[in-house]
Amino acid sequence: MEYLDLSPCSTASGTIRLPGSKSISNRTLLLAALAEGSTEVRGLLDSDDTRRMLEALQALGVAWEQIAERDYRVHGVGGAFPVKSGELFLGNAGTAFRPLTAALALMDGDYTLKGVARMHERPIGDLVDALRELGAQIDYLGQEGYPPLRIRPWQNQHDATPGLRTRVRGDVSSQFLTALLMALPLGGEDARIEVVGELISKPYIDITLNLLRRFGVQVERRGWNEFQLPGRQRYHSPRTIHVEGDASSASYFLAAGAIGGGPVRVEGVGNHSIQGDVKFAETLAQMGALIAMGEDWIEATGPVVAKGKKLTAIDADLNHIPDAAMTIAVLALFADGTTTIRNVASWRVKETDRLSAMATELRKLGATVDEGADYIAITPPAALTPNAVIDTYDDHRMAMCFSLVAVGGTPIRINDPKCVAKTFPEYFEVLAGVAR
Ligand SMILES: O=C(O)C1=C[C@@H](OP(=O)(O)O)[C@@H](O)[C@H](O)C1
Ligand SMILES: C=C(OP(=O)(O)O)C(=O)O
Repeated sequence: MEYLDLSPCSTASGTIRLPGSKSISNRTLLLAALAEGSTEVRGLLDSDDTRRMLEALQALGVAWEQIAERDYRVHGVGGAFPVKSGELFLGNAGTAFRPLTAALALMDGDYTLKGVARMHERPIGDLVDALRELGAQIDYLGQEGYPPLRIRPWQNQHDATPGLRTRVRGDVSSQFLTALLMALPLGGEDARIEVVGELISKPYIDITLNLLRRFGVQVERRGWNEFQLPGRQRYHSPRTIHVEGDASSASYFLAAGAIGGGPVRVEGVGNHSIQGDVKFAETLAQMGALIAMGEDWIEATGPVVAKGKKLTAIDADLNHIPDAAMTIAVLALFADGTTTIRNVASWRVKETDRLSAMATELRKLGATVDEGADYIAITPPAALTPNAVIDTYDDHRMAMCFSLVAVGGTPIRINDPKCVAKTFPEYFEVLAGVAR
């Protein structure tokens, strides 16, 4: 097993430029591929998840080229992929698997969609059910409700009731609704989606609606339970899209500033961001950090916890920032009491069972952890256990957030550090630039 030993740091300060947002990158690539005309995508994230999307689009006959280090030109196919059959490997990229499933299900080809072993344990049944209501022909090739999938040509019924009507559950992953919203213009008719159950991770739907709008697709939202798309909409290339920096990736550096004195400034996201994870900064402020924010940057300053200073423990519902909430779980080690993170049941079906993984690894540092069905409560020990060996479960966020233990002054070993490649291949080098 490869590992990385991180030495204790005494301070963290400096400025970093963030890699592109995963959520915006993969949505933009798919919408640009489906659009009429070509789109220049500037600042695309270069990581496993975006590679899987780029490869899949290429396999489907979409032409794209890299025009600069982070800039791509995607030649849209105007709503129908030229390649009508094939097998796509989508790794563990939820933002590739779910939206491509919906788009391909409303086309006339025959496709097999696979991923890594963990992707085959991540639920997709709610999305498949919603697509089947529209006449999609989807078969499970393994376990019912999970990838891999076989998708055959859409049989749009055009029955008595005109228009496309479907329902989708919103309480397992918001990516199912995102996938439907992005694919439904392919149907050509007016469409309505009813969301059943409480929708989780709502800010990701805002990202979807924002990008659809930029590609010329209007969606009417009634609360969070009903979404309507007028008929005969097409995806029109906006010519250029600038991908913001990744707000979830920003959380590790802002956290470093909050426990290592700071200031640490991240560039690429700010108060103009369309990503919900910028709200991480508010939670960090509740824990005692000082936050400053501009249009395109955020800066965090805080106590040097290595010198015995503490953050403020919080009890918070973090359903709106499920990814950055993992960073809060590790910051809880530096707080003055028990920190409780609520309403994060979705952690169980992500890259790993994150509630269980988080509890197991925090205990290795001496924390007392109460792991519930949808919450985690963390009480730090008097002193963190040095040189804990942290397993990362092939979960990039486990590796990234536990590196903060070293920023807080305690040496730590991170097993399989390369798993950060899912969203941030150069993470540890960038961290070394600010944490000393
Ligand atoms: O739509 C998106 O880009 C994402 C939605 C969230 O997933 P859930 O909706 O499953 O919580 C988030 O955790 C994931 O990293 C990205
Ligand atoms: C949940 C995540 O990824 P995915 O897009 O694969 O769902 C994540 O990046 O934390």
